[in-house]
Amino acid sequence: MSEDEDERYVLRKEKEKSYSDFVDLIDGDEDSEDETSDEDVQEEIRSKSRSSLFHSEVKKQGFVASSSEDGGDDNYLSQTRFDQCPVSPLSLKAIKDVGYEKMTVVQEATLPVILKGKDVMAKAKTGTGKTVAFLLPSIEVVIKSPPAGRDEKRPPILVLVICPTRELASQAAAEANLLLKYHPTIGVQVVMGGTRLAVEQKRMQANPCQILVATPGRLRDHLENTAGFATRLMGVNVLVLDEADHLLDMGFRKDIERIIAAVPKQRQTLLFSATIPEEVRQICHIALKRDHEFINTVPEGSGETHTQVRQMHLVAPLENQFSLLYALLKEHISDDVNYKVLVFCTTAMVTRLVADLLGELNLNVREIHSRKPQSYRTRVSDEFRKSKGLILVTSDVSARGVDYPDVTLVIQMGLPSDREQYIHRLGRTGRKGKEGQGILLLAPWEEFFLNSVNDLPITKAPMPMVDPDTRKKVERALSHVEMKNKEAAYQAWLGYYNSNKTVGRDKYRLVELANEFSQSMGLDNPPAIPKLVLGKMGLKNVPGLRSK
Ligand SMILES: Nc1ncnc2c1ncn2[C@@H]1O[C@H](COP(=O)(O)OP(=O)(O)OP(=O)(O)O)[C@@H](O)[C@H]1O
Repeated sequence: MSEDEDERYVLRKEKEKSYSDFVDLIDGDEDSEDETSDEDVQEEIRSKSRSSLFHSEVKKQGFVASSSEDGGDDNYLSQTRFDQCPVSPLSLKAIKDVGYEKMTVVQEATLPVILKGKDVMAKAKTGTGKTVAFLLPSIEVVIKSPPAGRDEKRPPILVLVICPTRELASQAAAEANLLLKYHPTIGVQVVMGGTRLAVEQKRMQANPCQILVATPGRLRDHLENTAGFATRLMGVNVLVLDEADHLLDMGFRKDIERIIAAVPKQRQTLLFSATIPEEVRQICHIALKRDHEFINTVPEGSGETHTQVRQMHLVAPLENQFSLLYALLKEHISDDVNYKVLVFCTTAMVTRLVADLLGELNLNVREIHSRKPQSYRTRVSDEFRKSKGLILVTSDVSARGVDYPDVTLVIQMGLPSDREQYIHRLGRTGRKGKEGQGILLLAPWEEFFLNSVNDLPITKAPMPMVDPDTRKKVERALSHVEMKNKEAAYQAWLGYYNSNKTVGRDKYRLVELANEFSQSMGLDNPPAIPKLVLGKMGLKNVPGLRSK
């Protein structure tokens, strides 16, 4: 191990340790990076950072590439070092400990604007350090606020960060804790579904925090059921919506509106995401002030994905897909001993089925989805973060924000819910300039999805060889998967595609396709579905369905 590698190893271990210490409460965190600097350029940027023109200069400059020591692409890093920034020396010390030296492009572009107190909507590619970009200036706000009185019963929450998933909330809180290493008086807490409300209530009472990271549903729960919580939220100075476009989706909109109504109008709001579709820009006034700044660090025409990630699609009938998935994985594993693969599936129950199947095929596999208990999700997420030689089969709970280092391949099976979800799932690889690969596996009738991503560099993948032995092996493995899991997968599959605008339009065709899926699991007859469920799906009396 070279000295450099040695140091990185120690830094990583420190990060892992701080993560493990924290894991009882929350989840999160990983890898670090340090860079050498070019003194001349640094001096020039240092003087720019002192001037009020700093931000506009940064914007004009756009991406500045620097050299890479690990063969990765460093376009995500800027030339500005953290120690050139007007933030607390104690935060800088913590940043140094983590191993960050230069700011990423999005951090460099947003920090000066956020420090001025402006509302910001920022778009930056996946895995380029958005979390630190909003946490670092938020911590400054806490530092500058008058400390709460010792006996204050309901000390104000000054910074409220909302994340769409539990994994992401835990991760953001862990990152905040790293930055707060030398700020012992500033506390972070996380509240999220999957843990007992009463436990969180007690924890908040015992350790009142100034920074709260939350998932939307649980935050609402606290607003409605935790004494004094609403009063504490009236202290919010900074509201952050991470994965903002997703939080402003219909699925979360009501919760977010309720949360916005519970925090003061006079506040700073920060919206971050790798994707900000036009519809979201249209409705961002729900959260942002009229004079907010939109900072887009994705250069025009470069697409929203990373050029160092090879993207491919494979179109094959459902009956071949499990064998193809197995062949793809075997090929990848034999190519790369350090393989680390994410397989995204459409629903939790399909995820379980695919994980069962790959397990029967003796692959080293884990699963994460919403039907697993939170303690299990945290444990598996932690294991995958630290491992190599592992496949994680997952639903969309891992689609956004989750920071697993060194993912070598992302496979997406079936229709992603939309273009944005495709980009975020793919973004689990190619983080921090690393290389990666993405394969989208579609059935012929799902090919229409490619139109929505036709500006992205997705090429046709070569069809992997599936010999008769492999096919038999997969069939045998499928026959060992529990029937109840196949039944649940069938029902979930039907539900997912039923709610898809395109596929769900023709119910007769939908049922035919669902039955193809059922056959692909090795079933002769499609499983029966409770009448009530069929009624809710609007599928009563559609031929080809069996009810019970
Ligand atoms: N200045 C920096 N230098 C090196 N590494 C950094 C820096 N800032 C953040 N990182 C690391 O980069 C990784 C990616 O950061 P982060 O998860 O915040 O990305 P993101 O842009 O939020 O991604 P996503 O869009 O997927 O949510 C993390 O491991 C983080 O610790």
